Order: sequence, then structure tokens, then C-alpha cells
Amino acid sequence: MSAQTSAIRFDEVTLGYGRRPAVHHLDGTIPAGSLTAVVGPNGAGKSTLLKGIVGTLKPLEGHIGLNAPSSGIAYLPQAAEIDRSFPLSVYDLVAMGLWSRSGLFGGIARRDRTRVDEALSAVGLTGFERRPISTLSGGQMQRALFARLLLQDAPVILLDEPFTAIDAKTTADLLDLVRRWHDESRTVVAVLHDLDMVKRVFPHTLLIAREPVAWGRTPEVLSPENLLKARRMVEAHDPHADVCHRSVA
Ligand SMILES: Nc1ncnc2c1ncn2[C@@H]1O[C@H](COP(=O)(O)OP(=O)(O)OP(=O)(O)O)[C@@H](O)[C@H]1O
Repeated sequence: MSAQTSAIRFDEVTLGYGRRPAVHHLDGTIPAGSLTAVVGPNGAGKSTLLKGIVGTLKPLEGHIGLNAPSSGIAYLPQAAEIDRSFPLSVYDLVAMGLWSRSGLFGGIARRDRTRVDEALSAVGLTGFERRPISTLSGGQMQRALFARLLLQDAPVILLDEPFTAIDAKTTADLLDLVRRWHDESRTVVAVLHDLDMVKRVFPHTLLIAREPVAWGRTPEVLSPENLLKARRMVEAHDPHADVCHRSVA
């Protein structure tokens, strides 16, 4: 897949809640097959950005173009947004990854059962099939959610803080899956706070602080000057500001 093909394109996008912008002046592309980290201080708009790409949040202004149908996006929200009290077994949670192909009532064929078993094995959860998800540890739950992503088989994968409060072994195992997706030329975008991990694993980074601060190759983006600028921009942000109509430079 050509690195020049765009998977996601932002045209002067503003995303927000009500009329309050959370992210604005977003203009640029995420190339197909790229592995991009989204970093920035708390409240910088990282989760908002992913919601805009998934389509659960419509832009207040501008346009987000996807080079794939919305069913071609697999999205892992922050752990806090996932309701684990829902009475669901690990097997059923993971098998939900097949819905985009089988449909809600399509039933699971024998071949699909093998695929669910393989996904569970790939994340080290063989033997957990019948466990209610409410009984899983945080790390086991994250493994199950990655197994579901595996089955979704999507060309674009969005991960919101996938390794927060996850131990080193689980993080290493799940990072291997991220690398595998990248090797398979999928487009992966992950919101992360661990800058050492970003430098080690993610070739491209978008640093945001309510608007892009820097976007490009990770070593240049994560300069001390850019990180300081991002922190200051978030601190200086006026939470009551309305949509701003700055013209594009
Ligand atoms: N549902 C909502 N309604 C109103 N405001 C919201 C909503 N969700 C987020 N915000 C606000 O939008 C801004 C950006 O939030 P967002 O969650 O995107 O930041 P973030 O960079 O992901 O932060 P963190 O690193 O803390 O997860 C914040 O000021 C937040 O309070």
C-alpha cells in the first residue's frame, strides 16, 4: 500500500460539544498503512479526535474524509467508557468482532468458531471462553478487546489509551499485535501518554493541544520545545470560547 494514499483526511476540522470546540484547525492526512501516535496533555482533545474519525461526533466545521466505509474502522474506546457489568462471556465479547461480516443475527459458522479460538489464543486467553467479562482483570479485559479487534479485521484501527493501567507483560504482548497490524499495512492510530513507548514503536506522531502543535516524524514532533508549547496551549485555553473562524494561513 502506498504511503501517499490517505486513509483519513482532515479539512479544517473543528470538533466539539455543543458549540464549544474541543479541537480545531485540524488539517492534514493520516497515510494509509501508517502507525501514528496521538499525544498531548489531559484535555487536549485526543479522545474527541478519535470520536470524530469514528463518526460518533460530527464536526462542527470542516470535513473528515475516510478512504474506507465506516464498517472498515475498528475502535477501542478508553477502558472507562466500556460497561463491564453487561452479562457477556469472553467468547461472546470476542465473537462480536465478526458482526461486521456475519451481521447481528447471522449466526456463527464452524469456520468462525475456529477464528474466535485463534483470536483468543493469540491474546493468551484460551480457557477463558465461558468467563463472564465482569470477572476479568483489567489486563485480561484488554486482551479480550484486542482479540475482538483481531476478528474485526479492519483496515483502520483506532486505539484510545490501550495500555493505561496494563502491566508490562500484557502491554508487550498487545504491542506485538499493533506491530503485526502495521506489518499487514493496516492504518493504526493510538492515543498514548507513554512518550518512551511512542518513540520506540510509533514512527509518526500528532501532538495536539486543542489544535495541532506538531505532526510528522516522531523524533521531530516530540522535541522539548513542542511539548512545552503543547502544555502552555492547553493551560491557556479558554473553556468558554466559541467556534473560532481563523482563516487558514
Ligand atoms: N461529552 C462531552 N461533553 C462536553 N465536553 C466534553 C465531552 N467530552 C470531552 N469534553 C471536553 O473536551 C475537551 C477534550 O476532551 P478529550 O477527552 O478529548 O481530551 P483528551 O486529550 O482525550 O484528555 P485525556 O488525556 O485526559 O483523556 C475537554 O475539555 C473535555 O472536558
